[in-house]
Amino acid sequence: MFPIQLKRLPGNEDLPLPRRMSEWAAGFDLHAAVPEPLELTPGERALIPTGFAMAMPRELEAQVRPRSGLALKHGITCLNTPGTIDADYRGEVKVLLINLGKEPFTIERGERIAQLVFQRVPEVSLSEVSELPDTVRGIGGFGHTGK
Ligand SMILES: O=c1ccn([C@H]2C[C@H](O)[C@@H](COP(=O)(O)OP(=O)(O)OP(=O)(O)O)O2)c(=O)[nH]1
Ligand SMILES: [Mg+2]
Repeated sequence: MFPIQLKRLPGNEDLPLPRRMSEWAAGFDLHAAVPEPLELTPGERALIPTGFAMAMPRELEAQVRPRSGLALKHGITCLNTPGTIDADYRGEVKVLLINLGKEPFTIERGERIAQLVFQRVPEVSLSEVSELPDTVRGIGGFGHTGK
């Protein structure tokens, strides 16, 4: 069990902190900390505050992922999905939403706009080499196996 510290930012006492909406949900829903309703016109994007900052163990990252319901019903998604929250980031968690739908969409204060999913980040070491180990695939990619 990894400890995650959440710090509510001033002026957001009315908002829930990220929470699971079912017992085994992978995602903790994020609430919009917009001071007033914010309209996103079709094609428009906006960086939405969530009203909290966090600290987690260095072996973790948190991914900011879209909510499928908002995407299906309104075309609202995260532009940079999945967003990456680094373990050493202490700023406010924010959500970069874009309206890919055909209608304007209004984000209300407190609305659940995205979800946080925690992941373990493997420790790696990068090194430069002159030759890579051979594989059957080789350099084939981008659909080289057919449609
Ligand atoms: O959806 C997101 C993505 C990022 N961040 C914050 C946390 C993350 O640790 C930081 C930097 O994100 P990223 O590394 O994706 O952006 P960058 O363009 O590389 O910025 P930087 O140079 O600050 O790393 O911004 C968010 O709050 N929400
Ligand atoms: Mg970065």
